[in-house]
This record gives sequence, structure tokens and C-alpha cells, in this order.
Amino acid sequence: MATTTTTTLPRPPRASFNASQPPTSALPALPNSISNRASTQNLRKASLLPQTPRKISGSLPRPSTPSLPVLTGAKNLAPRRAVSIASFPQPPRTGGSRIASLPPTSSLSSCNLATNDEGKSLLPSPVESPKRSSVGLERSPSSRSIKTSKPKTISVGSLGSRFSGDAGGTAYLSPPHSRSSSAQGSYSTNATTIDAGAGSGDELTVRGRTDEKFGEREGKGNVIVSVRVRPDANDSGGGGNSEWIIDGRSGKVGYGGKDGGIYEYDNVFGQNDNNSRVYDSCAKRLVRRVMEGYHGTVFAYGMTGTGKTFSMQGTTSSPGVIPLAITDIFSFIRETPHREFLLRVSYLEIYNERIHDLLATQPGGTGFIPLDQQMKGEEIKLREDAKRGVYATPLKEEIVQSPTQLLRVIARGDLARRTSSTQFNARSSRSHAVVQIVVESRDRIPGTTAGGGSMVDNRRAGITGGVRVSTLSLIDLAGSERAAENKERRTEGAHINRSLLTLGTVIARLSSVDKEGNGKDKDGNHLPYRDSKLTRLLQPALSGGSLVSILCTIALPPCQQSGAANATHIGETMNTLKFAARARNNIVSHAKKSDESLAGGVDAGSRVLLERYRMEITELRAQLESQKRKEDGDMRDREEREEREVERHSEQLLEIQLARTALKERIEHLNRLILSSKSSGVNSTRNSLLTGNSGHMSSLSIRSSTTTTHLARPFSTGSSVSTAINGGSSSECADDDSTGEFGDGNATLAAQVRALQADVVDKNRYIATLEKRLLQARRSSQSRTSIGFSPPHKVPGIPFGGGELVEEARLDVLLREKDEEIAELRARLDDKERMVSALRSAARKRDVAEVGRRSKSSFDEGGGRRRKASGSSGSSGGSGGAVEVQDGAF
Ligand SMILES: Nc1ncnc2c1ncn2[C@@H]1O[C@H](COP(=O)(O)OP(=O)(O)OP(=O)(O)O)[C@@H](O)[C@H]1O
Repeated sequence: MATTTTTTLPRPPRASFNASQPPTSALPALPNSISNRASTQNLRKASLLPQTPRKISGSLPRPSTPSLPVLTGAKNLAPRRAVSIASFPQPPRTGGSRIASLPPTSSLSSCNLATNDEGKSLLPSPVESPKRSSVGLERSPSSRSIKTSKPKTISVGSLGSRFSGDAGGTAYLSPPHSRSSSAQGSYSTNATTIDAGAGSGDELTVRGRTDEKFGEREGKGNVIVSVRVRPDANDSGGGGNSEWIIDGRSGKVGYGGKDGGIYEYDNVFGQNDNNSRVYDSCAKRLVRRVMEGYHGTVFAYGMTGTGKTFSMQGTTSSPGVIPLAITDIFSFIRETPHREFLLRVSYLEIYNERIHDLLATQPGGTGFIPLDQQMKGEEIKLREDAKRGVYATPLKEEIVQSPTQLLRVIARGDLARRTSSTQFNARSSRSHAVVQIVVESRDRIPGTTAGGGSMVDNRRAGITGGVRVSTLSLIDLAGSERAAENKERRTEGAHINRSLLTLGTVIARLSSVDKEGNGKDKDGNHLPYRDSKLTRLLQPALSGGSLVSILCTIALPPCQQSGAANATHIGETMNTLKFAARARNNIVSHAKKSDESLAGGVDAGSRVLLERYRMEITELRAQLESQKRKEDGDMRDREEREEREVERHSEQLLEIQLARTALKERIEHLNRLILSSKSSGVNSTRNSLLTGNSGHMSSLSIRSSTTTTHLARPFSTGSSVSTAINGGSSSECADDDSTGEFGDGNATLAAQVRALQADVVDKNRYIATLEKRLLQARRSSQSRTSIGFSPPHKVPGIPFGGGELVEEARLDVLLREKDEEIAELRARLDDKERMVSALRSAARKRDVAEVGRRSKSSFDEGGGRRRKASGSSGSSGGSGGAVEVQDGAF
């Protein structure tokens, strides 16, 4: 996973290791302390040296020389700073590549062995019988035999006997084998040939390499105890530690001085062994087993400043057990596609016998809760139940999905962890810190009994595989400090020491635990797990339910150190070595793969999270589906409603269409009416009657010419308009209006007047009709508007109902046109009326003139006759004139 975490936590630099100041701080003395050489020997016999008849395979190739190489201390080793794991760019992949890049491990990292002139060891040899030691330990079928009181004795000559003997020390062979440690006899694991499923259930059993010539089976066991020697920053390599034996090949560490002894471990790491090698040998297999379903615990033990935190956390350039384990966890997940995993992590510390949640955050996730506040709040307690074992509650657990995320979470916890400056470590951990990674896993495809369908189908059908839960605990213990200067440090130190002492006691008494596995020793006394929070928390691991790897760190006393400080340092180092030896001998692990809990078989309260999530997902899915069904139903209803709406709208549209068509037809009809009234009948006929009218009338006629062009013909000047002076019906006039009564056209004038009057009446009637229809059209338009039709779909750019508005607008335009037309017709009627009155007055004048002319001519004719026939004719003419006047006054 190519993630990078480059943030360097603002952690104060760790103090450089001061080799000139021996770490006189003490781990609590083991119950069986050794005070003198004799007692050392006894101790070896009694407890320190492997008490089980273990078999160190004598058949393994031995180095040609038994002499121990000199421990070459780190020359001018620069002080190193322990950095939080958050500062690691990305933990390098564990595996072959890393191992290949490791610097060669010294085949035997030890101090100069004190030898005599003949080259014989001057070490106070605990060897009692080379024969016994060379044969090694015989493994008993029962792991309990490991705790027999038979002491294991090892000759110095046997050191390194299990190694190839590469003098150059460049070939680092398999780490020393582990010993049997299972009560059921299924404990020792081979690095590559574990068959977890074989044998008794899921207990680890060894499948390969049972050849007895190898004696004890090679491979790693359920309990691995390793010792790591921290490089001495100031050691010039001059051999100041000549009394110490550090044999990485044989896994032995010894002290040849007073109260010394040699102890054997699964791994011994010297100054050249880096964190990567330490992880590979101590924890890699364990981590993989945890991923397969076993519980696993790794813890670092040692006095202050010896490198516990350095080993667990590491540095940017040399990541420790925790980041490397995280990398491996995710590698495993990647390599196991047929299973699905859920990881949750918690991080607690035990400080002054109180548990603090290092991941606790304020409500709402805003910031870390200071530990002081936590102390005031609800106390975190340890509880125990059959399923979960011992656990702390309430404790925040975070679900993590990537190595980076997991590293960040742990880095956050590191920041909150208590550290203080001690005499030997400027940033000494003052608390025991426990990272717990809970791994839940299950098969992606449930077994064939599950129905064989797809995973989704099976889940839908409620068929699910079981969930396996395992826990990896990574613990960095606090280092003790005896000579604390201030009170706070002393209080801390007292708590630390007490808990470590309890741990030592429990481990020491594990050897006497009865086989029933009830946590009591042979005398029926309970082991004092409850005497400290640390041992209580470690109880499941120490009592055999888990794979265990213990890394004990020591620092050899600086060469130049002497006196009391040196003695204290040596004493503390020996205590660590004894603790490690006891742990190795006494802890019995019969770790089993945890059961796969089936959803149906587990009550809701204790149901594993993965299963709970799975159930929740199923429930949510069901909810989603029912919601979808409901939504589909709603959608169908809505669609039906919309369809009905659309139908209604289209019906309404149709109605509008029909109404519009009807309106159009009406308008066309009106137009036709207007046109016909303009183009034929009244106007044309009657206007034609105006032909020959006097010129001054033309101006009146022109107004009508917009619609009747033939009116443009001017009246001929001097033409007379005839009037039916002599009576006669208008019809006659109409029939004969072109010639007039007198054949001179004057008679047509009256006919014209009549015709125009008829035209006016006609037009008035027509206007009334138009007005009536317009009124009707307006009313129907208003009624449609009030119905409030809305078009089914909104036309973009036109507001809702825009189609109707457009239609309305068109109708309005038409109505306006009609109004204008009516106004025009009225104007024309006015013209015509004026024309009629003008004609009338012209006719009157003409009639008057005509009457005058006729009177005059008859007068003239009467005077002549009177003159001719003696006559008195003047009176008759006057009467005649009176008649004309009467006639003329029509
Ligand atoms: N194997 C090592 N190689 C190089 N430097 C080391 C090694 N082990 C420890 N150191 C250095 O020694 C110093 C003390 O180490 P560390 O803090 O890990 O000790 P510790 O055992 O955790 O102490 P404490 O119990 O006080 O917390 C650190 O500066 C660390 O870098």
C-alpha cells in the first residue's frame, strides 16, 4: 500500500543514551533473586535455566570452535531518537526483501569471553554435564513437562551449536527453535508448515520436519521470548564487557561475573540487529496467526532506557514492531481475497494503576480529552466475559481501513501518552501502553451448505458465514526507575514497579499452575492476576489463550562504569534475563483459532461488529427496498394523476381550439360581411349613383374610396342631379335614376338621396350586428379566461398559461381591428350623411333656381300672350308662380 505518513509528531527528542550512566533503575526483583554464586547455580537448577527436559538438538551442526566472538559494541553510536510511528513514511513491506537487506548479524555477538591462557573459558560455568547439555532438552509429549523442576544445564561449549558455524557471521540461520508450550501438545509451529486446521480443531500443530535428528521441531512456538541488547553509545569496542556473553546464533545470553549465569532464548538480538529483523523473528508469524483467527500478544519488557519503545515503535528509518505489524495486517488482507475483514483499534495506557483511553475525544470528536479530565470522568474498568475475555470499558474503538489510518490513530494515542524525563531517558514512558487491534473476518462466500448462491443472494436469504474475532495486543511496558528525584516520579515508579513485580510473580507461579486451567496453583491459590491492572489485562494471554511474544530489552553496563552503579545495573539486567527465562519456561499457550460465531447463534449484545454491520446493511437494504417500492407506488400514482391531468388539459386545449376555431369562423364571417358590404350591393351600386356629381362632392367621396375605388370618379361639373319632383316611387327612381324624370339626370338626385339613406340604415344595422357579435366574442373570451385553463406543459420563455395569453392577444388584436373598422365605417357614414345633406341643400337650391326659372319663363310667356291677346295676364302668372313655390318647397 503506497501510503506515506510523513508527519513527524512534535514529540520531544528522546535523550541520548548515556552509557556512562548505568541504568541503575531496577526492574522489580524476581521472586527468586540470586545473591551469590551458589544461589545462582541453584537458581539455574531451580528456575532460570530451562526446567523442562528440553532438547537442544545436538545433531545440529556445530561451529568448529566454541569460543564466543567478542561483542563489538556500537562504535560511537549516535544517540537515536525514538519517533512516533506517525513519522514513518510508510512502513516497509516485511518479507524477503527486507531480510535480504539486513546487515549481517554477527554469528555470535558477545563480549569477550574471559579465557585462560589455554583458551578455556573462565566463565563461571553452569555446565554440569557436557553430555546433558549437548543432547539438549528432550521434549515431553506434554507441554507441562516443560515446567518440571529438572534444570537445564548448558555447557559453554554448546553455545552456538545450533548454527552453521559461519565464522564470518554473515549467515544468520533460522532463529532458534521454540520449545513446546501447549498443554495439549500442539504448540510449536513451523515457520512454513503450519497446518492450522489439522489435528485437534484449530490448534496449531506441526506438520513438517518431525525428523528426530533435528530433535525438537524447528519453527516458532506459541510463546517466543527474545532478548535484545541495546547498543552502547559510548562503547568503543574495547571489550569492557568481557564478562557478558551475547550469542545471537544459539540464542544465549550470559554473564560470567558474580551471580551470573547463561540463559537461552528463542532469539537474541545484538547491536547489529535492526528493528526489521527483530520484528521478523519475534512478531511476524504471530501477526499472521492473529489474522487467521488466533489471539496474539507482543510485549516489550526491560528497564528504563533499554529500547522498549524503540523496538515497538521504531523510528522513521527503522520502523518497529507496531508499524511493521500494521503493514503485515493489511498485506494479509490483500492476500486473502476470499475473506472480508473489519479492523478496530483501541489504545489505552495504565498510569498509576488507572486506565486511560488514549483515543478518547471530546463529544462530537472535537479534540482529545486530557487525561486529567479523564481521571475526573468515568473510570475505565476491566471486565471479563466468556466471549471477550478481559477487556477495558468504556473504551473508544476506531474502525480503520488503511495502514495510514491505523498509524495515524496510534500516533494520536502516542501523543497523549505519559512520558517524563528520567535519569536515563529524557522521554521515558511512564505508563504501560496497550494497542489492541481487533480483527473480525469471515468468508466472503459462505460454504456450500449456505446454498451455494452468490454472496448477495445468500445474505438476502439470511444465509451467512460465521465471523471470526481475534485480537492483537501490542504492549510497550513502562520502565522502572528506582532513583527518582521528585515525588511524582517516585509515585509513578512505585506503580510501575508494583505492576511489573506482579507480572514477574504471576509468570513465576505459572509453573505451578494446575493442569485444570482454573488459574490456581497446585496449592489451590489463585494466581495474583488481579493485583495489578497490567496482569489482569494480560491474564488471557498469560493463562494460555493467546500466542505470546515477549521482547526483553537490556543494555550492558558501560565498560567504564564501576562500583555500586555497575552492580545495580548488572543486577537489573540479570533480573530482566531471569524474567525472560521464566516467561519462556512457564508460559504455556494452547492458543486456538477463535470460533466462527454465526449470526443466528449469538445474542444481539455480543454479536460481533462485522456481523452487526452486515445485519445493519441487510436491514438498511430492506428499508431501502421498501422505500423504493413505496416510492415506485407513489410514482405510479403521480404518473396516473399526471396522465389524467394531461388528458384533462388536452380536452381543455381541444375546447380552446374549438372555441378559437369558432371565433375565427365568426371573425371570418364578420370579415366576409364587411367585405361584401363594401364590395358589392349597397356601396358599389349607390356610390356609382354619385357618378356625375358636382366636383365639390368628390372630396366627400374620396373618404369612401379607401374601400370603394370607383367612387373616385368626380362629379361632372354642371351635371344636374335629378329629383323626383314630379312624384313617382323611389323604386321607379331607382330603376330610372340614371336618366331622371326629365331625362337629364337631375331626377336621380332624389333617388341618390334615398339610396344613401337606405345605405345609412343598412350600415347602421350592420354596425349594430357587428357590435352585437363583438360583444358576444368578448363575453366568450372572458368566460374562457375565467375558466383558467392551464396548458399541460410550461412553454419555456412563456409564463405558465402563455399559450392562452397569446391566443387572447390575437383575439384582442382582431377585436381592435374590428373596432377600428367600425370606427371607420362610422366615419364613412358620417361622410355620407354630410354628403346627403350637401346633396339635399344643393337639390333645394337647384329646385329654387329651377322654380325661379320656370316662373320667369311662364311670366315671359304670359306677358307676350297678354300683349298679343289684349290681355290682362299678369294675375295668372302670379298664381302659377305661387304653385311652383309650393312645389319647390318639398
Ligand atoms: N537498538 C537500539 N539502537 C539504537 N538506539 C536505541 C536502541 N534501543 C534504544 N535506543 C535509544 O535509546 C534511547 C532509549 O530508548 P527507549 O526510549 O526505547 O527506551 P525504553 O526502554 O522505552 O525506556 P523507558 O522505559 O524509559 O520508556 C532512545 O534514544 C533510543 O533511540
